[in-house]
Amino acid sequence: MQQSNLRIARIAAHINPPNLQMLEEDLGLERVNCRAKGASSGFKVAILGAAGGIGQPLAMLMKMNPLVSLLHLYDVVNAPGVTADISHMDTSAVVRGFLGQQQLEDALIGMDLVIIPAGVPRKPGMTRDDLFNINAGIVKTLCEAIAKCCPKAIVNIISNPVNSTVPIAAEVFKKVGVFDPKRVLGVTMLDVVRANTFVAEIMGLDPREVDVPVVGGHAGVTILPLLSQVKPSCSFTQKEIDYLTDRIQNGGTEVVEAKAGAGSATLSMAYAAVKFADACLRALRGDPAVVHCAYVASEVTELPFFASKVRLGRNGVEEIYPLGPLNEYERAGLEKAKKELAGSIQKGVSFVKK
Ligand SMILES: NC(=O)C1=CN([C@@H]2O[C@H](COP(=O)(O)OP(=O)(O)OC[C@H]3O[C@@H](n4cnc5c(N)ncnc54)[C@H](O)[C@@H]3O)[C@@H](O)[C@H]2O)C=CC1
Ligand SMILES: O=C([O-])CC(=O)C(=O)O
Repeated sequence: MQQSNLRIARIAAHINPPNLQMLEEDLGLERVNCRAKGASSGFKVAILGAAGGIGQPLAMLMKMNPLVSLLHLYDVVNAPGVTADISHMDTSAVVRGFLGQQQLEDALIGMDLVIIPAGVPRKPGMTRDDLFNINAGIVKTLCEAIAKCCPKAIVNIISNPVNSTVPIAAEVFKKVGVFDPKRVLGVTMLDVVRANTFVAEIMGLDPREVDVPVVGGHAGVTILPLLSQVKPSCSFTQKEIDYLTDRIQNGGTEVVEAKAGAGSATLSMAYAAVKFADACLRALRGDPAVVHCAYVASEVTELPFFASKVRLGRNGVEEIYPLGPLNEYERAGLEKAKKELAGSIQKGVSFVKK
């Protein structure tokens, strides 16, 4: 095979598996074959929306994760370029790209973990709910394919509005009888990451040592930081509580405004998504005591979905922790959060049931 053809074949090999097989046949390379099968032990992870603002740094960070043996990058645009780029990193995960709806199923077959950052982001002046009309349909389509191709995969949903897209995913899975509430998780890790950072800032602590539980959901008042339960134990003035609660609830808007029309949080979100995905993979491996906040099907309140601390295990969510003792300020916040969440959940459910 001529050098230029070989180069083209290599690029094509990153786009879809049949071409990778062609490359193996043409070159007769045992080695290519081994790598293509994801021979190293580890987990198979797909990112849907991998060419986007979150998708690209998320893909890069997952390629660096030693727990990942095979990384599938799917998008409706630019997947081949991102895949070719990331595949040159000398880390062990094998990377394959998948472009467009006709390759979605190939992207999903055999996956252990599917991460979804597909969809449009906010511009200044918009709420997350303003994204519903576009993103609801995207998440529905992607989840229909997951239900068909890898119904046992753990699904991490990043696409906004998370308060509605997680119920959408659940309804899609229910419709075809494969809903497992342990396996569908809305990613609220960025709220925790922000809360840890902002608390550390005002208390003069190392953010890596701070743990703030953030419960409820992922939009405005539904984001409820439990500052009375911060570890290490901190005592805040009422002024500090007001400042921190407001900043944590509006952290996303702070970034949207600073980016002034160029999108919302991408880099901190990719960091948070990887922190969460890594926790899911460690739990799948059997590590004990993997506990994080996530937005899941829950009985912690009267609502069918709620974010709180969950223990992750080999099957996804193994245990959902109660909210713990709340002070009066937090109890009032909880009531506000539940009111808004109820509407967002119903909107998601109705979208699929209509
Ligand atoms: N859960 C959270 O804490 C956060 C959620 N987000 C949300 O994440 C989503 C993505 O944000 P960005 O990456 O900044 O947006 P972006 O526009 O930069 O990237 C989105 C990607 O999704 C792709 N896409 C669109 N339709 C698709 C489909 N049907 N299938 C597969 N891919 C598709 C686009 O081609 C694009 O590459 C937004 O909905 C945003 O609001 C953003 C930050 C934090
Ligand atoms: O604010 C947004 O639109 C994106 C997001 O969810 C966040 O940064 O928390």
